[in-house]
Amino acid sequence: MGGAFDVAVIGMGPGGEVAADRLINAGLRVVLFESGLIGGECAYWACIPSKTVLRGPEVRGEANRAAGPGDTGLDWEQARDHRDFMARHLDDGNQVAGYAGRGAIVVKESARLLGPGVIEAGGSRYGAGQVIIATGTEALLPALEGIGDITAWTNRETYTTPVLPASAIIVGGSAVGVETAVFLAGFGIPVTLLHRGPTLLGREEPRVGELAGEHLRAAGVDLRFSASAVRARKEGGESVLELDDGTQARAAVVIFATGRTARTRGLGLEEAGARLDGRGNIVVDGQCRAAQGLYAIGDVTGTLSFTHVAKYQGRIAADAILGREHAANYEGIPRVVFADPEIAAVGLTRAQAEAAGLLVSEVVVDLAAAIARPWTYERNPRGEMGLLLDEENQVLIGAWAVSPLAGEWIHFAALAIRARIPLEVLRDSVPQFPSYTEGYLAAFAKL
Ligand SMILES: Cc1cc2nc3c(=O)[nH]c(=O)nc-3n(C[C@H](O)[C@H](O)[C@H](O)COP(=O)(O)OP(=O)(O)OC[C@H]3O[C@@H](n4cnc5c(N)ncnc54)[C@H](O)[C@@H]3O)c2cc1C
Ligand SMILES: NC(=O)c1ccc[n+]([C@@H]2O[C@H](COP(=O)([O-])OP(=O)(O)OC[C@H]3O[C@@H](n4cnc5c(N)ncnc54)[C@H](O)[C@@H]3O)[C@@H](O)[C@H]2O)c1
Repeated sequence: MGGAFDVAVIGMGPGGEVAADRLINAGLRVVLFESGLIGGECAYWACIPSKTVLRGPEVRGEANRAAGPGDTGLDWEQARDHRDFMARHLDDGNQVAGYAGRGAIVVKESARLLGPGVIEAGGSRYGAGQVIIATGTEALLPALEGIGDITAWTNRETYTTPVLPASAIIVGGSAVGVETAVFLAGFGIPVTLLHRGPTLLGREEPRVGELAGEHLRAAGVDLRFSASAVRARKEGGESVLELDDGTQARAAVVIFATGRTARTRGLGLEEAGARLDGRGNIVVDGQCRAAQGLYAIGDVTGTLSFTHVAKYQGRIAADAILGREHAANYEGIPRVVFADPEIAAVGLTRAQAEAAGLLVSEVVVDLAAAIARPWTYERNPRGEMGLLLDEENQVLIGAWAVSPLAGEWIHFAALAIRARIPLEVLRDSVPQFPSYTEGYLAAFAKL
C-alpha cells in the first residue's frame, strides 16, 4: 500500500494543479498522479507553446500596420528557443520537486481506480478519502483511409517541431485549426485549411466565422470550405489528401485539428461509481462531483475545454472537499482564439438564445466607423463587434469581437453577463478614451 491520503489527484494539468495547490495550502495530505508531465497538455503542447509562437508574427503584423516601425522581420530560431524555454524543454523536474517540497507525494505513473478511494499506480495501491480525476483529453484523428501512410501531425508535433514544415494542410477549422493556420502562415509557410462546414469556428456567430475566414485569406491561407478528406496517400515525399469534391490537396505535413476525446479509458471509473455521457465525458454535478467521494474537473468533463475552466473547476472541487461548497457558474466565460486580429466571444449566440426561448435584440458595430482607437492603433483600422441583449430583462447575454486586443476587452462583456449588470448601468459607464472598450458605448447606443 502506497499510503493513506485525504485526497488523490489523478492528472496534473492546469485543473489538477489548481485543485492540488488549494488542498496542499489547506494542509491536507495529498497524493498526485501524473502519467506524463506535470502541467498537462496546456503547458507543453497547447496553450503555452502556441501562444508563444503566435506572438512573433502578431508583433510583425502590428509593426507593419502601425505608422512608423516598418517590417521587423521574423526569426523562427529565436521564437522556437523561447517556445522551448516556455514549455520547460518538456521537463517537469522543478514541478515534481516543488510539490514534493510542499509535502505532497508525487507519483509519476498512470493511475487507475480499483474502487471508491482505492488507486493503483506503478504496482502500488493508495487509499484516499476523496479522489479528483483531471485526466484531460487527447487529439482525436478521423478514421481516414491511408492516414498511417502520410506525415500526420497533431498539436503535439506542431508545437514542439524544431523545424517548420515546408508546407501544411490543416484539417479542421475550429480553434486549433485557425490558430495553427495563423502561426504557420505568419512564418511564411504555405497553408491549406480544410473545413467541413460553410464558415470557420462553427460554434460562434456566423459573422465571427466569416471574419475569421477573411483575415486568414488575407494572410495567404488557402481556405477550402465544405471539404472533407476521403483518402490519404504519400506521393513523391508529400502527403496527399483526396477530397470529397474530387480535388486534392498536398503538402509536407497534414495537421489534424479535428477535436479531442476524453482520457477515461482504463481509469476504472465504473468501479468508482462514475458515469460517462454520450460523448465519453465524465458526468458531474454543480460541485464537479461524479460520485460519492469522487470529483472530475477540466476537459475530461467536456464542460468548456479551456484552461481557465479547468482551473475554475479545480477551485470548485477543492472548495467542496474543504467544506466551502459552492456551485460552478459557467455564465460569462470568455472564448478567445488567438488569431490576428484576436477573435473573442462570451455568452450565448443568437441561435442559442432563441433556442432557449429568449426574446433578443442584436447589434453589430464597425469599430473604425464608431470610435477613435482603431485609427490611432493602425493605419488601416480593423475591428467589428456584436452584442446580444435579453430584451425582457435588459441585460447582455452575448458578445463577440474580432479586433486587435479583443481577448482583453471582451472581459468587460464577460463581467456584464456574469453579474447581469443592467443595460441602463452599462450605458452610463465611462471607458477610457481612446480604447477599444469604447466600442461598447457605440453598441449600447445602437441597441
Ligand atoms: C493546440 C491547443 C491550444 C490550446 N490553447 C488554449 C488556450 O490558449 N487557452 C485555453 O484556455 N485553452 C487552450 N487549449 C485547451 C487547453 O489545453 C485545455 O482546456 C486544458 O489543457 C485542460 O486542462 P486539464 O487539466 O483538464 O487537462 P490536461 O491539460 O489535458 O491535463 C491532463 C493531465 O492528466 C494526465 N493523465 C491522463 N491520464 C492519466 C492517468 N490515468 N494517470 C495519471 N495522469 C494522467 C495527462 O498526462 C495530463 O498531464 C488549447 C488546446 C490545444 C489542443
Ligand atoms: N485559444 C483557446 O482558448 C483555444 C485554442 C485551441 C483550442 N482550444 C480548445 O481545445 C479544444 C480542441 O480544439 P479543436 O479545434 O481541436 O477542436 P473542436 O472540437 O473545437 O473542432 C474540431 C473541428 O474539426 C472538424 N472535424 C472533425 N473531424 C473532421 C474531419 N474528419 N474532417 C474535417 N473536419 C473535421 C469539426 O467539424 C470541428 O470544426 C476546443 O474545445 C477548444 O476550445 C482553445
